[in-house]
Amino acid sequence: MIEQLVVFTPQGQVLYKFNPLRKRFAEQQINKIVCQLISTSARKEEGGKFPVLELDGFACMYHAMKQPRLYFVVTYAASSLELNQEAEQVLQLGTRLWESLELNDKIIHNLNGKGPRNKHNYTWILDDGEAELDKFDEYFKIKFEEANALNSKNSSRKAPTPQLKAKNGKKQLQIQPGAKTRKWGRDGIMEEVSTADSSALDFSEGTSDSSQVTVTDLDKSSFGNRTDNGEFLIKEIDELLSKNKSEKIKQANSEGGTFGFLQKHLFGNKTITEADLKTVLQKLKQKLITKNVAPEVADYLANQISQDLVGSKTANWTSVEATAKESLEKSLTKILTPGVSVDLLHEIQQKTGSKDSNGRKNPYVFSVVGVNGVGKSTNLSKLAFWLLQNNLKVLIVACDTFRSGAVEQLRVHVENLAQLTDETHTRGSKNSRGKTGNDFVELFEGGYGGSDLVTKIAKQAIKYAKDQDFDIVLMDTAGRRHNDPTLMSPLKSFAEQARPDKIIMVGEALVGTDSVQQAKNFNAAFGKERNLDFFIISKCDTVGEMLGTMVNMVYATGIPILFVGVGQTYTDLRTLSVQWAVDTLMY
Ligand SMILES: Nc1nc2c(ncn2[C@@H]2O[C@H](COP(=O)(O)OP(=O)(O)OP(=O)(O)O)[C@@H](O)[C@H]2O)c(=O)[nH]1
Repeated sequence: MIEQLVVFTPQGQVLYKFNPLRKRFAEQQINKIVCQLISTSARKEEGGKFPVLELDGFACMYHAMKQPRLYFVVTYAASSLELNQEAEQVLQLGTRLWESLELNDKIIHNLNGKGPRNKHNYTWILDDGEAELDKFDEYFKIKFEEANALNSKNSSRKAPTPQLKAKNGKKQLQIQPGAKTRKWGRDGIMEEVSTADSSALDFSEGTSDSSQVTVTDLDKSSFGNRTDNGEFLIKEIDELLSKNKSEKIKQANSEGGTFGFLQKHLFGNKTITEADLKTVLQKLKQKLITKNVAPEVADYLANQISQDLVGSKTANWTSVEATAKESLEKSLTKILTPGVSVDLLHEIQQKTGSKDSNGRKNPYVFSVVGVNGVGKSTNLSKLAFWLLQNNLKVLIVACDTFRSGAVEQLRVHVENLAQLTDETHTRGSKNSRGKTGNDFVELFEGGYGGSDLVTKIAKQAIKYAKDQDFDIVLMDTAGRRHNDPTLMSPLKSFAEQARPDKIIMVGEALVGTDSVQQAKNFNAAFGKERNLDFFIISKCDTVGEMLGTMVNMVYATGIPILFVGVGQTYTDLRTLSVQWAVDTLMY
């Protein structure tokens, strides 16, 4: 889809901008175009075709109007047949509509100095044309929506129809008795073992089979909402884990809450010193630690509070408590708020909108990493379910070639997802390419083996995804202990070879203190050039208010949280509400 339409003067004065994706207006893009068009002479429109410019990371098509001199520019991810056609339609629509509204007459009138002047002797180019411009905006949007609806009707494939009730309930994974299974040896080489000893080698011991995710009673309305432009967005985590929050706040306030002890420990109208705060901060740290915040993170937060309070007067209790609360709230919010706003659907659209040198779509590649048993495959499948709701074609790749049963488990997830997106899908049947899944979601598998096989499968999968026109590649990887260098070292070459667009670490909310080191080690595992991109914090439904793990992981790395897992079904994924997390930790 095109990203913006902008109309500006040769002096760079923007008269109109329209952004169908409802994103922030990309000033930088426009500045680049303005510079480029103003500094070089506009290319001719040959054969009625608008010229296209390829700029750093995006493309634009433009029309240079002669009288008055104005530029009409449409920007989009990259030049492709489809997007160029769309841009052309939009430019035609825009210029024709503009001309039909006599906006140009008004502009020429003002440019000729005939319009009223302000006290600086300046005439606003659109003076007396504002109502016309509003009309242009209104009509243009209506026409754009119409054209868009028509285009998608003509070109879209049949959207997957999610089926909320599957025929089967839970699935059971079975490994044949006596079958050979595999383990990841200390030297990083795969070894074969018999099923008799395999349980000791199964890293996910103690966790249930993730493919047992129930496919019944999926509540899609709680999962997300569809926007006006058709995107399916996952909902924010809400009161799910703290239904009676207002009750709790009331109770916390009556008891003095986490900070009640401040009132007991600070007396008199004196300036607070570090010594005064010692016991208070000790108690505060203990409180935070009971909420799963790691000691080093609790120390940091206590220091922040200390910095805010030392030197302030204790004359007014409320203000001391308020300062402390404010300080903690501020620090927690700062830690949890992502530094960059990320719109994955837009990023995906940009990448898949660009083509490689052979004209094939570039699929958007995710890989999911983490310690064993934290919910990698389950949350990868939840991601897949979300992406399928957005009509994206998903290839799920079994890159856990180590743990026995991992491929089979993923196969069950793919079967579940295929059923959920197409009610006519028969479990176990192959799709038109002879693979597990259906036309929208498919499994790419290459059996079991060592790290070389992992990178081989990853590369083959990306090539296959390109050949078969997939939008998304989701790579599951083997669970590994973060403090075992032998297990961690293959991650670097995996990332170098597979070059995923996003590496997501799944960390479970239950972990607590160790989460700091887990996050640091995984973040460092890909070498100096590459970091993790996001966390998914799984099993948030199991920890109540003990949400410290998410603070720990983000504090340790600065990597933002993409989603939080809140259960075992495919719809149990939410975006993080920072306010909610801070409230839950504070009260
Ligand atoms: N309650 C709850 N359970 C979850 C969540 N996410 C995953 N699980 C469960 O956690 C267990 C382990 O999940 P898997 O997806 O197999 O974990 P994994 O990390 O892929 O495991 P390995 O491949 O063995 O490393 C399964 O029983 C899942 O259903 C969640 O958000 N909440």
